[in-house]
Amino acid sequence: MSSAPQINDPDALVLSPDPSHPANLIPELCAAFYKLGWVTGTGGGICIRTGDKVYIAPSGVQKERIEPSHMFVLPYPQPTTDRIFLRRPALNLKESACTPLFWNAFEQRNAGSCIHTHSQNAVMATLLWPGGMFEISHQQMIKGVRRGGNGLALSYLDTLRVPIIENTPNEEDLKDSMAEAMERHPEAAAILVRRHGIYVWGDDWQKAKTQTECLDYLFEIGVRMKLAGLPTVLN
Ligand SMILES: CSCCC(=O)C(=O)COP(=O)(O)O
Ligand SMILES: [Zn+2]
Repeated sequence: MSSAPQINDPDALVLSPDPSHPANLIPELCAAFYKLGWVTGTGGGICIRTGDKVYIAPSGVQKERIEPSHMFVLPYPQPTTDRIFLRRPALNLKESACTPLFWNAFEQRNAGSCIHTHSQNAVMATLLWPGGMFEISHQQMIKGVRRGGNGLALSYLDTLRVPIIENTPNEEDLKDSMAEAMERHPEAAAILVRRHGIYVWGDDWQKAKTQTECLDYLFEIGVRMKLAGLPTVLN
C-alpha cells in the first residue's frame, strides 16, 4: 500500500518532490543563512507566503537542520482572534516567535516572504547609529534595494535609510513598534532591531533574499567606514 500523502491529508501541504516548494526551500535557505552567520543559535529564519498559505519554521530549533516535515502551514489572512493552522508538525514544536512580525510584512507590504537575521553586521549598525535610522549613500549595492521593499529599485544617487527600533525581551512584543515604523517610513525596505538583528521582506523569497544580501553588505561596509572615521553619507 502506498504511503504517499492523500488529498485532504495536511502532510500533503509540506511533502513535495519539487525543490522549489516552500517546505523544501525553507530548510535549504536556512542552512545557507546559517553559513552566513544569520541564523545561528536557533534565532532568525525565513517564511514564505504563496497566495493564501504561509509556510513557517519551528521556534527554538537549529535552523540549519530543519526538515520539510517540521513546517507549519497557516492560512492567510488569519482571523483576528486565535491563530489557526492548516498543518502542524507531528513533533511537539511551536511556530516561530517571529510569526507576528512576518505578518506585518504580509499585511503592510503584501510581502511574499520575510527574512529575520541576527547578522552581526546588522547588530553593529544599530550600535554605531545610536539614533533611529541607519543611513548610507554612494554605494553600488544600494541599487539592489527596493523602495518599501516591494517598489522600484533605489538608484546609486539615493541615500538608503533603514529605521531602527528598540529591542524587547520577547520577539513577539516587537510587533507593534515594527508596524509603527513601517507605517511611518513607507519607503523603508527593512526594519533594524537594536542589539538584535533585522527584518527584511520582498514580493517573493528571491527578492527578500537579494535585498537581505545587499542590506547586509551595506551594513558591513557602513560599519567599517564608520570605524575608519569615514562619512557614510556624501552630499
Ligand atoms: C537565541 S534566539 C532568541 C529568539 C530570537 O531572537 C528569534 O529570532 C527566535 O526565532 P524562532 O524562529 O526560533 O522563534
Ligand atoms: Zn530574533
